[in-house]
Amino acid sequence: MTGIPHTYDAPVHIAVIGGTGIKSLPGFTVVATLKIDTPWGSPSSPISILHHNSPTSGKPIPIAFISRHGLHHELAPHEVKNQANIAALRSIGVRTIIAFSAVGSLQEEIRPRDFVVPDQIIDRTKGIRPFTFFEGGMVGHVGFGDPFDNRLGKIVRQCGHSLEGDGVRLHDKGLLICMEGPQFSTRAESNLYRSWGGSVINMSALPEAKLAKEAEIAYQMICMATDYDCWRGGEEEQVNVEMVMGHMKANAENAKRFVAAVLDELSKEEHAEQILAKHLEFQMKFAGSMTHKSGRSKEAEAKLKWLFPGYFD
Ligand SMILES: CSC[C@H]1O[C@H](OP(=O)(O)O)[C@H](O)[C@@H]1O
Ligand SMILES: Nc1ncnc2[nH]cnc12
Repeated sequence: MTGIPHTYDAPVHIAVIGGTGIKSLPGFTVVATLKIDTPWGSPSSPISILHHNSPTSGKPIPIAFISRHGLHHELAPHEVKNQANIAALRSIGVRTIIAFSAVGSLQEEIRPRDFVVPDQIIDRTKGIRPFTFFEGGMVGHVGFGDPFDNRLGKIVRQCGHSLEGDGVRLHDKGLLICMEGPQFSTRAESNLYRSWGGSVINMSALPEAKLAKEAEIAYQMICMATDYDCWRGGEEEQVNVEMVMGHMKANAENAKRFVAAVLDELSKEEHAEQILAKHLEFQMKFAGSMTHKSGRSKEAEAKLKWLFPGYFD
């Protein structure tokens, strides 16, 4: 990437995390590529800073973009650098994340290529992924009753609805099952999740959403259904990578239009407070201060001070 600077001087408040089939956001001007080292290592990919013109002020708004599985999809779901991704984004000023995910549908009415803006998650990961910033000598607990940010979700849903009828079908709510993978589910598991009321299934929402919550970042995932997992039909209908990639590719234009519509909306001045997630600011200053200074491990304290400058002095 010759000629593109590796620094960007202004804070960046909005980020997009791209998933399967979305390794970049074409149509936006790349103004910088950042390689950020965090106490949790390097992110899944360099962070691209894109310029997006605000529809109201006409001014360029910077957007950060990370490719969750790496630039070449080399990271399996359990290998995604979730802590580094979220820490690096927070360090450049990000307080709003729109995350994109290819999901299996657990309900007949959610058809392949439909979009779902989920409002709940059930954790079926197996505890093998690093899932918190608060460990190793500093304890913190954050509420996770609403895993997605309700205010951001409302904006995302409105944008999705504005595209409806134009090749976009949107389901306003949904229970997302996040499984461990990388193997897909057994039919018994798929039916179990359906009996729990699951709408869609992926392998990526967690711990991404938990870490975003700990980092005081408003987070909403946009899901696109690519298959009916394995609960419906015969063997030939079962999910496979070809099926997922086929639907992702065929509907990539709509996925990118959806993301662009959300970025357009978030770039309006009326959302200035929202994109800074002012309603979440300072919650970890208290929630992360459980461990008395005298009992903190120096290493944990140093890492958390990097993530939250001024919180734990
Ligand atoms: C390629 S199918 C399984 C894979 O697809 C989803 O990826 P992402 O959420 O990053 O779009 C799912 O979570 C799995 O990682
Ligand atoms: N059926 C499925 N299960 C888990 N993750 C997926 N991503 C896309 N389809 C999926």
